[in-house]
Amino acid sequence: MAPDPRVAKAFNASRALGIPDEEMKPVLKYLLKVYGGKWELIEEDNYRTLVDAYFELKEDKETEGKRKAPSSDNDRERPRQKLNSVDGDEQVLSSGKSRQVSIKKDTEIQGNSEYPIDGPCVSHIQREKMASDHHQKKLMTPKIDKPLILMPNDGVQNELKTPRVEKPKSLHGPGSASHRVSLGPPKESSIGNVRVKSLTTLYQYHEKDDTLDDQDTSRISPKFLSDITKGSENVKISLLDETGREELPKFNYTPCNIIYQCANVNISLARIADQGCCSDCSGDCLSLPFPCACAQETGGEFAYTQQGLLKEEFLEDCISMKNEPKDHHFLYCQECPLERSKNEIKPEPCKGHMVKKFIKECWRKCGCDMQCGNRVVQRGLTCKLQVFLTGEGKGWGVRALEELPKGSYVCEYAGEILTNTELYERTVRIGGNEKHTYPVTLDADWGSEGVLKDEEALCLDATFNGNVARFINHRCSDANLLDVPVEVETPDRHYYHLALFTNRKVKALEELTWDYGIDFDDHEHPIKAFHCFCGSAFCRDKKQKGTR
Ligand SMILES: C[S@@+](CC[C@H](N)C(=O)[O-])C[C@H]1O[C@@H](n2cnc3c(N)ncnc32)[C@H](O)[C@@H]1O
Repeated sequence: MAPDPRVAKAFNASRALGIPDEEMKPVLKYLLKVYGGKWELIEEDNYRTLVDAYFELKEDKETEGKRKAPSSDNDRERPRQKLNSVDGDEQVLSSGKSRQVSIKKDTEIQGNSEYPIDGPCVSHIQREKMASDHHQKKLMTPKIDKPLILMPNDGVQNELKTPRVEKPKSLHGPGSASHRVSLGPPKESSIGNVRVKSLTTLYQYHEKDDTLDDQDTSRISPKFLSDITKGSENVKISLLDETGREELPKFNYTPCNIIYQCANVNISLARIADQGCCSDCSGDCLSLPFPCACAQETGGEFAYTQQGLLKEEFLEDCISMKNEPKDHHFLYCQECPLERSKNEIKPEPCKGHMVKKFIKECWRKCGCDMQCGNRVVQRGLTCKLQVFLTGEGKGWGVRALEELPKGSYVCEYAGEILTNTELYERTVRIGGNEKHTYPVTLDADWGSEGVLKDEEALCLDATFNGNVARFINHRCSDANLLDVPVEVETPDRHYYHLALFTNRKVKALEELTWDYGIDFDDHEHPIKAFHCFCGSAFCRDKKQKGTR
């Protein structure tokens, strides 16, 4: 059969980077499957996604290989199922640790192939991470020359990557000696807890003349980090700055919340009442004929489907509460901690806090497995995400590298747990010098009790310690993510997890956004609102509306 011209072109591009066809073939099949046969997504930017995927999967395989060094003949069989193993009939390409896609080895790649996409499946990895571990780590990425690649300082020599097929860009950038591409030995140095490798050994492929050029200084090499999580999540999260010009974000990646100092987060088994858990359950609570006690919070029905998605009905209720808030959707504090932080002596009356529907997940006192369908947020990330430079005045943003069905769990907003007063003090201290990542108030239950003590009025700040959610930008009203409060380890509603789910189907490479609920007219708020560039027709930032 004559080779598909689109396949041939893809191989041409990758061959120019020294990647053999037989290594690129399974990656191409994999991407076609993930993108539902949409070639445009693969061809975009001169096959950038394809080349990225190749290097990522290669690195995954190498890391996996090092972790599971074969010790017996039986073990030696296993690597046959991985990428680049060309002997087996089937190859399993893993996109993250929790999803696997099987691909028949010798299937011809068809230009218009439509592959089914696996739904999110269950990760078997239990996340038990001590917050204190993360407290010790240093902030990542101090100032460094570019272009460069950062590698975890784990003693494993990562391969240099992302010699991208670059179209000449109008960006003439620094165009300085530091951007020259030469064939000299790699220069390496250590900064903080990451090793830095200069990209001076990278070849650049010039489309115009099909040659490898070691002299051209007019191009800017993109910056690419293969995993900003430093291995702390179930899946890697890459970072890409196509311009190569942006300073890398300075923060410490922490996959879960961590108490800063004074917050009162009381996690103890004794506080979970017997009727508030399902100690008699076993296996998967979702497969029970009658939902267990943990479903009581959500009206006797679990909020998740067997596929790990948020149920349509639950999602629609949350969306309508957010879009059409009615009077009974608000609670008012006797004395509002937010107002108290603005004026302690004479706080203004509470402006109201939106009531939200909570999810309660099974937890330690429950008898079910870690794979129970009512444990989604606590098992951590499963979606393939990338932090990228938006280029729209919003700085970094997050996008999905695969299509996400409606109701998919994306991530939680993780950061330091601060009291409102601590947040206020921090804001005053750092003033306008530091870009703030906009903290989140955990106020879904404020107003339901008496006067909240300061150490019970909490918020999450991901400025210095946070997870991938710290890069998710705001969009007024029609964002594609929805925040849902999730009770996991404490029945106490002062503290909960803030989980982000897709509120509709999200296309691969679409930016993920979330409505922070900012009141752009509240000039008294301790954190000054930014000028919104969300681009939504429903943008609430009136100043921006005028200028757009
Ligand atoms: C949670 S962070 C998001 C990541 C951020 N863009 C970055 O580069 O680190 C929130 C900050 O991003 C910026 N931002 C988020 N959404 C925005 C929007 N719609 N318009 C303008 N800036 C936005 C603001 O500076 C805001 O304080």
